[in-house]
Amino acid sequence: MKTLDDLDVKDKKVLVRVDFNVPLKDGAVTDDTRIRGALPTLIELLDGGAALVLVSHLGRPKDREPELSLRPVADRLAELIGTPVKLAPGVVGDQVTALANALEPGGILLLENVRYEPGETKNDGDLADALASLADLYVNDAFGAAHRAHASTEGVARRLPHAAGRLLEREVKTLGGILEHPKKPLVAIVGGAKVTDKIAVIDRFMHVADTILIGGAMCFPFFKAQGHTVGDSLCEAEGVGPAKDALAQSRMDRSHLELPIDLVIADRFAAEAEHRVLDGVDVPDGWMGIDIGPRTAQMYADEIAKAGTVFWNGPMGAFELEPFAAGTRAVAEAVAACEGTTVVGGGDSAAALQQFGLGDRVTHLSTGGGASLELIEGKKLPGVEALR
Ligand SMILES: Nc1ncnc2c1ncn2[C@@H]1O[C@H](COP(=O)(O)OP(=O)(O)O)[C@@H](O)[C@H]1O
Ligand SMILES: O=C(OP(=O)(O)O)[C@H](O)COP(=O)(O)O
Ligand SMILES: [Mg+2]
Repeated sequence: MKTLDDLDVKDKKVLVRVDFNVPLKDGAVTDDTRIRGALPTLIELLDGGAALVLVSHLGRPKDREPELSLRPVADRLAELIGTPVKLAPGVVGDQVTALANALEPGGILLLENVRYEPGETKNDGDLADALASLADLYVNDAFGAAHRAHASTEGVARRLPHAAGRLLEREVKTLGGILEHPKKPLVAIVGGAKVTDKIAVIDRFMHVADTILIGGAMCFPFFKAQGHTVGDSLCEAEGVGPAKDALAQSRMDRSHLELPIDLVIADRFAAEAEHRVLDGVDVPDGWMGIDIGPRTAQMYADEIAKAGTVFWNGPMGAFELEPFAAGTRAVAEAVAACEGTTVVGGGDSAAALQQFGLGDRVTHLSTGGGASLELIEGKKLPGVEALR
C-alpha cells in the first residue's frame, strides 16, 4: 500500500477521503473521534505545502436531507485544526470547481455530504471523474468506509496518483497484527444496528472465536429464527436466514454462540419511552427490545473477564438514550477491565466508549465497525485494494 511517504504534496491540491460520519444530536457533533483521527494526516499534508479538498459521507441520505449536511462537521474540524474550513455548497459542479481552483496552499475546502450524489454508492464513473478533476493527488484516510467500493473511496483512487493516509495505514497494520495470533480465549461481541451488513461475519467468527456474544439489534433475527416473538424490535428480514445458519453451525462447532436471556423493552425509540425489564426474550406486540437486560449484561461481563482477546463491534442497545445505555456500559466496563488484548471498532461503539470515559482503556479503538469486521474476516477492502 502506498503511504504519504510516497507523495510529494508541495503546492499540490490533494483530495482527501475522510470518514466524518459522526454521531449528531440537535445539529451538533456528539463524538468527534473520527474527526480527531484524521488530524495527523491533514496536518502532515498542510505542513507539506498542500491545499486540501476533503470529501466524506454522513449517514445514509435518501435525497439532499438538510439534517445530514456536513456543516457541523466543518465547524468542529475548524476548531480542532485551528484553520478556517470552507464548506462547499455541493459535491461537484461549477461552483465547487471554482472554490477548489481558488484554494491556496494551507487552505481547506470540505465538500458537502458525498451521498447527496446518487452516483457515490453506485461507484459511478462520471462522479469519480468529477471528483478527480478537483485535485492533483488523492489520499484515502477513511478507514471506516474502506469496505465500500464507492466513487469517493474506490473510483477516484483509480484516476489520480494516490496513497493511504496515516489513520488508514495504522488501522490496517494494527488490526491485522492484533488478530493474527490472538491469545485465547477469543471473545467476539457483535451488536449494533447494521445487521444485514454484519451478520455474515458471524460465520467467520464461528471458526476463529471461542465465544460470540450477540447484542443490540443483531439478536432479533436469531430470536425470530428460534420462533420467539420480536414485537416492534428492529429486525431485518434478510438477517433471519443467516441467523438460522449460524445457529445450526454453532450446534456442530466448538464455538459458543450466546444470545441475550433478558431484554429492556420500550414502547418506542425515545428517551421518554415507557420501558421495563423483560425476563425472557419474547417481545410482546407494541414493544421493542432496546437494550440487553441486566442478567445478560452480567453473563457477558463474566465471559469478557476470562478473555485473552476481545473484539467488539456494535453497541448492546440504544446507548445514546440514557435509559437504554446500561447494557452497553456494563460490557464497556468489562472490556476496559479485561487484562487481555481488547479491540473495539465502529463509529458508534467508539462513541459509546468515549461517552463512558473508557476510550483510552482498550488496546485499540478502531474508527471502523463494518470495515474492521471485514478486515478480520479476511475480506479484501476495496478502498484499501485501490491504493495498492
Ligand atoms: N436493540 C436496538 N434497537 C435499535 N437500535 C439499536 C439497538 N441496539 C443498538 N442499536 C443502535 O445501533 C447503532 C449502532 O450500530 P452500528 O452502526 O452497527 O455500530 P458501529 O457504529 O459501532 O459499527 C446505535 O446508534 C444504537 O442506537
Ligand atoms: O459508520 C460507518 O460504519 P460503522 O457504523 O460500521 O462504524 C462508516 O462510516 C460506513 O458507513 P455506511 O455503513 O453507511 O457505509
Ligand atoms: Mg455506526
